[in-house]
Amino acid sequence: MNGKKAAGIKALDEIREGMTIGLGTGSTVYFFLEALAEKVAAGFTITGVATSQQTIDLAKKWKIPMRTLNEVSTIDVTIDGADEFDPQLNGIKGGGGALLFEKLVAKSSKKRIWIVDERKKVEQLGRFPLPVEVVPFGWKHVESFLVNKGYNPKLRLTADERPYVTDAHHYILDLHLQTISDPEALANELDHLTGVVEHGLFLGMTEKVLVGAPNGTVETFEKK
Ligand SMILES: O=C[C@H](O)[C@H](O)[C@H](O)COP(=O)(O)O
Repeated sequence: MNGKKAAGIKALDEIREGMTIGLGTGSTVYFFLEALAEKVAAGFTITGVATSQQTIDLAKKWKIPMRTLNEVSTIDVTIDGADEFDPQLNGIKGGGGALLFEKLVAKSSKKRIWIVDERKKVEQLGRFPLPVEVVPFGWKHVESFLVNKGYNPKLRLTADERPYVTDAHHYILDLHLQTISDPEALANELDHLTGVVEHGLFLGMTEKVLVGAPNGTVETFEKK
């Protein structure tokens, strides 16, 4: 057992028959989907709404019934991963490039739960590079603006050194900040920057974080 798997399996406790479930993205969500698929195969009825092509592919492979976000009016609970979370349960997401669809699904959800391993717990956000999704048109000008602000952006590249392209056909500039002293102010600034589609600061966007340890135990952090 590793921490990610422990948290992924524990998230099953949050699921009830008949629910519409937001399905996050990443290596921790993988374990949740695997466990959910076993329940579905045994006759448990749910509907999933995926946050990425990667998750659609897994759900199809494991025969989890799916709808698109437009096909549902609301989502009962979303189970997603995170790259960092702090004591206020604010977080950074998008290490896997899925931040835009993840934020759309999260905002349509009645309840949001993150599943992570212990390495994701931090006192202050920012050690993990903050993903900023930008339109390809003129992206170098957005990059220059971010350089001038001292935000240290790096264009995300694929293994063969091409720009990484998101499911929505955008690029990602990862901001290497080390610490984010005022996440609200930074989120507000990025929200208003032309050319930026979305950023990976998820503030006040989860009610519960399940943190898995290598020994298989899971600690729960809930919003106060
Ligand atoms: O874009 C990807 C997502 O935000 C992931 O949920 C996040 O990067 C955590 O991924 P993992 O569970 O693989 O560490």
